Formats: sequence, C-alpha cells, structure tokens
Amino acid sequence: MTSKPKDQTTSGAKPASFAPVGPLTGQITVPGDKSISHRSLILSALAIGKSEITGLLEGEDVLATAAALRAMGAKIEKKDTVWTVHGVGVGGLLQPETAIDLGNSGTSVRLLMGLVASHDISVTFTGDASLSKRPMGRVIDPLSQMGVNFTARTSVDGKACLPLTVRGLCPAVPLEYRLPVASAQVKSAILLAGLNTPGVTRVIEPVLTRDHSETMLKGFGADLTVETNKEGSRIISLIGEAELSPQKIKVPGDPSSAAFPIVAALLVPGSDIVVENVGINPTRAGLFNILQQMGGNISFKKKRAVGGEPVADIHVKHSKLTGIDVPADIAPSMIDEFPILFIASALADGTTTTSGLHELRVKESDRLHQMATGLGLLGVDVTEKEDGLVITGSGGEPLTGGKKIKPIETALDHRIAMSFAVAGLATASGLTIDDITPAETSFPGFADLMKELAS
Ligand SMILES: O=C(O)C1=C[C@@H](OP(=O)(O)O)[C@@H](O)[C@H](O)C1
Ligand SMILES: C=C(OP(=O)(O)O)C(=O)O
Repeated sequence: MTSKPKDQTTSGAKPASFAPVGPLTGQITVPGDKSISHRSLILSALAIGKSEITGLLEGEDVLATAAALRAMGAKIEKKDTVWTVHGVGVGGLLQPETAIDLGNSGTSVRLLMGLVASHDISVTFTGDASLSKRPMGRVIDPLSQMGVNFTARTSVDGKACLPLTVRGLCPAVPLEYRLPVASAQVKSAILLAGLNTPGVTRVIEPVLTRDHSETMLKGFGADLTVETNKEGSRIISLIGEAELSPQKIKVPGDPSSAAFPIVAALLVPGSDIVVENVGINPTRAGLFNILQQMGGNISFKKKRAVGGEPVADIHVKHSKLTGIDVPADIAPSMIDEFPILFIASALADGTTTTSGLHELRVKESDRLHQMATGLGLLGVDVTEKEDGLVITGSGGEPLTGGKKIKPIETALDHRIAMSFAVAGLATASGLTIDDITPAETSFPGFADLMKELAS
C-alpha cells in the first residue's frame, strides 16, 4: 500500500520560503517523466516476463502506481538504479486484498480504472483530499459502455468522485469512443481496458493529447494503429487480447519538471543553465515554444531519440520576456505548465492572455483560482476569467509581495507550490508558501536542486 495520504487538516505541511538569489548556473538533470514512468510500470506489469526500467520517476505519484500494481500481483523491485517488473500478462491481474490508495495522483487512478475494467476483479480506489475532489465521470462513462460496473461517491456538486469501486468485466464489450474532453488520461484508460477485450477498441481523439500510451503500447508489441480522418481527428485502434513482451525502458527527464528551473533561469538576471536529457515530444513541448515566442533564450542541443521519445539538452539564458496571447489550441501540449507560465507572464513586459483552460479548474487544485489568488498577493495585475488568466507583467521589476504577506496557499498542488517557489526568486524580499511537500509527488529534490543552481 502507499504511504498515508496527505490531508489538508492533519498533514505534515512544511512551509518554505524562497527569496532572490544570484544568477542560476550549471548543468542539471531533472527526475524522470511522470507520464512515461506510470505507463512503464503499468505496461511492464502486463507483459509476460521481466522488464527493466531506468530513469523512473521516484515521486509519490509513480510510487503509488507501483504499489497498486504490486497489490494486484506484479513483482516490482529496485536494485541499484534499475527497476525490474515481473509482469502477470494481459488479463492476469489478481484481486487486491484491500482498497488501493492513490494519494494525489490523477494519472494513477484514471489509468488503473481502465486497467482493471476488463479484468474479473473488483477494486476500490481512494485518494487524498485533492484527488477525492476530482471528476471521475469522464472515465466511468466510456468504461460503463464497455459493460463495467462502478460505484462512486457523489460530491456535493453532483460529480462522481473517489472513493469508487470498479467491478471489472471479462470479457468486456469493445468500444468506439470519441473523447468529449482533451484528456490523455481518458484516452489511456480506454486503451488499457481494450488490451484485455476481444475485438477492436477505438478512441477518436479530435484534439491531440500526449501520445506516450500509443508509442509505448506499440513498443510493447500491441497491435495499435493511428490514422487521421478528414476532420483531422486521430483514430486510434487497438486489437484486444494482446500479448505484451517485456521491454528495457529508459525514461527521459520530465519536461513538466524542467519547466521550473527553465523559467527560473529566464527570470533571474545573469543566469545560464543547461537541463540535460529532457523529453521534447511535441505533444508536451508547448511551454518551450511559448517562452521562445515571449523572447526566452532557449535552445535545444544534442537532439536525439531515447526509447522512441525525442530528447534534448536545453540551454537557457536570462531573457527579457514580452507578454503574448497564448492560443487556446496549444493548451493540451502544455496543460501542466500554465502555473509556471503565469509566473513568467507576471515578470514579462506587457500583457499575457490565456483562454480555453477550463481543465485547469479540475487538476490537483483549481489552478486558475490558486494562481490568480497567489499572484494577487504578490501585487501582480491579474484578472481571473472563467477559462484563463490575463496578466500584465512587471517588465522584469521584482514583485513586491514580501515576507509580510501571508503564506501563499498551495492547496495540495505540486505545480502551484513549485511555481510560487520560482516566483520567490523574482520578488523584492522573498515569499513563503504554506507547504512545499506536494513537490514530492512529481519532483523529489526540487528545493535542493534549485539551491544547487544558485550556489
Ligand atoms: O496522461 C497523463 O499522463 C497525464 C495527462 C494530463 O491529464 P489530463 O488527461 O486530465 O489532461 C496531465 O495533466 C497529467 O499530469 C498527466
Ligand atoms: C495534473 C497533474 O497530474 P495528475 O492528473 O496525475 O494528478 C499534474 O502533474 O500536473
């Protein structure tokens, strides 16, 4: 089982202060990609035989996925730097003995709901205060159409939420499903359910989202094809009752984690850093593109492929940034990077507008609201709209919030915590966030790494 979930009322929250530092310099690496790490463990657990994973993100979210898979029969262990997974084969998951606690991790719960849906087992999932508020109907709806049965708690606003129980069906009914929301988690849940389902499971994706599941399913030997129809939608077809063969996987550094030191280096005068071995898959690299358009001096060195994913060393120098209109259609390729983009925008010259970001309201926190509130405390000119923020930046002048203001609330959200940690470097006299511990979900060692860059 996972460690005890953090809860806002009883947690061991650790406030932390971040203040201006000298130039950031040096070469660093960031922890492994979270999305690829979850999928590496899940697909390895379904292969027959031993897979080996290096570079796995050892953050709380991924460790929660590992614990869940162990509870369903996979043997997962770490020796030196290598994780080995002895898979049970597609269809071979066992009934866990107790409920599975997935802590703060939306990806874990949504992907695992799909995974267990086509097994003849019944699994109860729980999570922390943040995960328990997030909508699960988006996964329950398609999987129910496959004949799977769910019981979920209904939230006060009528949403299906954790705790929930999935009663899997084997064989499930194959599904053709058009995604009503741009979500790689929903797409992946359906494809994972399709692995143990006879016939063809098909997902129609009108808006491209991160494509790691498709790439990795093919890499493990699944019969999966992707076509684009006349309207430009992707049609992903998977032939079920698949046999997956074990793999050796190298997980690249997470672009969503690299985003924090990269924006910090853009903001702190005199900085010059290289973040090595970062994934630059176009379905994930929207932030880098936007920062370049804002005037960020960001260049990609030694571009190469690692395990089917494009990777580069990213060189960043301090830059004067200019506000821009961020097109709504770039959102899926930088969906987790908006909090840190808002910090960059708060220091840019001119106004940055964002739109089409309803999804940000149902992440680990309501990210539009948390960011607008925190930026407001720092004296930033920010307007919260229904689907985005409008921010007029300081033109590089330090933000005026200081130690006198109350701690910025992070609401169990790692990206909010790390974004305001970076903002602290660009204040006149520092700031305090109410809890740095959420960073452990995706970026263990975040605060130490930032200190290392400043020393
Ligand atoms: O599939 C994934 O690994 C993820 C998909 C995204 O969520 P949505 O599918 O809800 O957009 C993203 O926000 C999350 O951090 C990871
Ligand atoms: C939204 C995120 O993750 P998850 O949905 O897995 O909790 C994130 O990492 O920003």
